[in-house]
Amino acid sequence: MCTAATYKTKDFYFGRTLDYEISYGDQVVITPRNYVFDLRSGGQLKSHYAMIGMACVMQDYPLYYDAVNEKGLGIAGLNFVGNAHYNKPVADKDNITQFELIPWILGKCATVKEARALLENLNLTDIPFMEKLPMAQLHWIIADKEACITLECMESGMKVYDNPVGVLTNNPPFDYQMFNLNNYMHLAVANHPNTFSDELVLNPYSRGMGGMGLPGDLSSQSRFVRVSFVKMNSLSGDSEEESVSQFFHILGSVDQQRGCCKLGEDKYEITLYTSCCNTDKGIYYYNTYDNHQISAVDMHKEDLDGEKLISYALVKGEQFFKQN
Ligand SMILES: C[C@H](CCC(=O)NCCS(=O)(=O)O)[C@H]1CC[C@H]2[C@@H]3CC[C@@H]4C[C@H](O)CC[C@]4(C)[C@H]3C[C@H](O)[C@]12C
Repeated sequence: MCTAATYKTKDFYFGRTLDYEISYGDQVVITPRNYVFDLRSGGQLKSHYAMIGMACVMQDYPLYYDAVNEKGLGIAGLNFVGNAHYNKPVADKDNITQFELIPWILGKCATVKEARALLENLNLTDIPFMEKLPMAQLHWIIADKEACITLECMESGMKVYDNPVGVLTNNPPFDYQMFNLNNYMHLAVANHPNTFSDELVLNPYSRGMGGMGLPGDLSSQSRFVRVSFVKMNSLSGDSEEESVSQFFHILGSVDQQRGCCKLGEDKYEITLYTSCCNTDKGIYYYNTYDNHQISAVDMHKEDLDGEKLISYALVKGEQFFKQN
């Protein structure tokens, strides 16, 4: 399971949690403008926009999970197991395999509007990166400061939805997730008066009772509702510190603690990392399950005209600030 969210203050922020039981060797990876992507169905992507995000690098190739480009466009891939459906290559379409989607969109598009236009001719294909690496089954959230969309390729075809909440989790398909929010329209951030019955004296004995009924479990449908409620009602100052801090609090509402989501004997899903990218400044902030301190990598401190990937290993282990 994973959760992605967007947040706007003075700048625009885009990030996600990645929940899983094992790490693939995640790193913060910057792809400069002149790194050449050899596309699987032919052609190359070179002289593209630079991008920064979380990826594992295999055979000198950045397999991005989420990334943002220098123009402020962001995209994240989240599990969509059982619903994702990729195709065989066909003539007269842009045949892009699933692991190429993030660099292809971020390399070419400056905005969601441009991404939408590019998607019109997309045929998302099922060519694996390597035989031994099982193909991820994903759907994607694509956002900039003006707009947000969800991309789902299913057996019934490719769907591009407007995403007015700016969040994404996993199953079920996005239209179901949005419809399900109808069930929670009574939720409020302030306490309600008693509408249960005039004949009973019922008291709001605690703060926060307007949100009673907000699902608290870790299922993807419940996380979608919870993070939507938290995000839509979130307030913060608009400085960098206040915005980034608030963003981590939003995704903190769907954090997964070790022990609470059992997958098998001694196997538990946890939030491996949480990211928050300032898409205007190209700064990628993250923390990990074992290191709550926020670390940051700024793409503009690197030579973005280069040809080689630039990788930063994640900072590991809690960093205690000892006050005495
Ligand atoms: C595991 C993650 C989703 C986490 C999640 O949601 N876990 C809950 C399961 S559930 O929702 O409860 O079912 C996903 C998200 C992005 C993925 C990578 C995308 C690039 C590349 C694509 C290739 O094809 C395969 C290898 C590859 C490195 C992928 C590995 C893995 O698949 C990643 C990390």
